Amino acid sequence: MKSGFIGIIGRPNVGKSTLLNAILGEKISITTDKPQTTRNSIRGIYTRMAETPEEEDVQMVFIDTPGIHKPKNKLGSYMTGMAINTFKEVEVIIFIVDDELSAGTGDKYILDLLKDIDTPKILVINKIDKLEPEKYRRIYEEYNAMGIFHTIYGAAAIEGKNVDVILKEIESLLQEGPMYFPADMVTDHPERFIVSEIIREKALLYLEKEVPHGIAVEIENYKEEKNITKIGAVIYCEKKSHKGIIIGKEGKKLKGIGKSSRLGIEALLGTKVFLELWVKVKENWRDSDFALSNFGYDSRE
Ligand SMILES: Nc1nc2c(ncn2[C@@H]2O[C@H](COP(=O)(O)OP(=O)(O)OP(=O)(O)O)[C@@H](O)[C@H]2O)c(=O)[nH]1
Repeated sequence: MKSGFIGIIGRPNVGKSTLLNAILGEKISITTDKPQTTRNSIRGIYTRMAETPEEEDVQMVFIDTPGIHKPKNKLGSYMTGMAINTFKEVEVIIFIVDDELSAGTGDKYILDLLKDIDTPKILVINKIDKLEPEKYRRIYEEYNAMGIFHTIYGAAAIEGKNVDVILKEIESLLQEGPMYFPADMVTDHPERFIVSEIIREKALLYLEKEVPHGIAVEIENYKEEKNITKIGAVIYCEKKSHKGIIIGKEGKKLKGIGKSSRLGIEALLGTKVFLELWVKVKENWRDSDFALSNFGYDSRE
């Protein structure tokens, strides 16, 4: 299947939510209920399972980064820095505008940041339903001249206009990838799932093939505070001897897993992260409902 992360960026009120709703439509499985928080968040997940042999399964995880604006203080610079890291890690960036740069809207600042990021960028000129054609042309030419956008589309998100072509374009920019979320996942905390996947991935990297039956990760607590997200997670393994391997000599291995997980999670969430990890033995976790429902594993694993 094809999958990936898509960063959505644009000034307040340009129509980010409207575009996302149009994309997700009835497929919407996840939205966060926190308006204008200063952190990056997963706004929605679009999953389409192939209906014909020619089609491929697709999963797009949309992330927005409201923290990206001209920083007025240290925290602002920090947030912008995190947003930039996020943009380097996503597969596609969608930048939404609804006016000319000369209107002095602040888009220039975002553009300057985007210029240095290699991730493919799609520009969406939204609200074409109320833009004079002449003005649309000026916006288009102004941005086109910069030569940093993979493609530029006009759209009227509110009417769903051109949303299908934008989706196709995103799909064409995605690579083969895993299913990050179960297709029918319904949860208010998609971040938890992704966080557990990051820890699992880092642990497996550190462990190479030392723990033959793999591990499972469960997020035990997840608390968002002002500038930090506190996460406690348990790494489950099947045997007592595996526990020792995961912890490592003087706890070194677990420390390494913790550190690299924390960095990955910080880049995803755009906040500082305090991560606590425990290792527990749980025999036959692979057969339990707990594993299946918590981790979205399918029978092929
Ligand atoms: N005419 C027109 N209005 C639109 C269109 N898309 C969005 N809007 C309107 O623009 C306003 C802002 O849209 P939102 O989707 O909330 O914008 P946003 O970028 O998510 O805003 P923030 O959440 O503040 O960052 C709303 O009143 C929308 O109805 C469009 O294609 N045409």
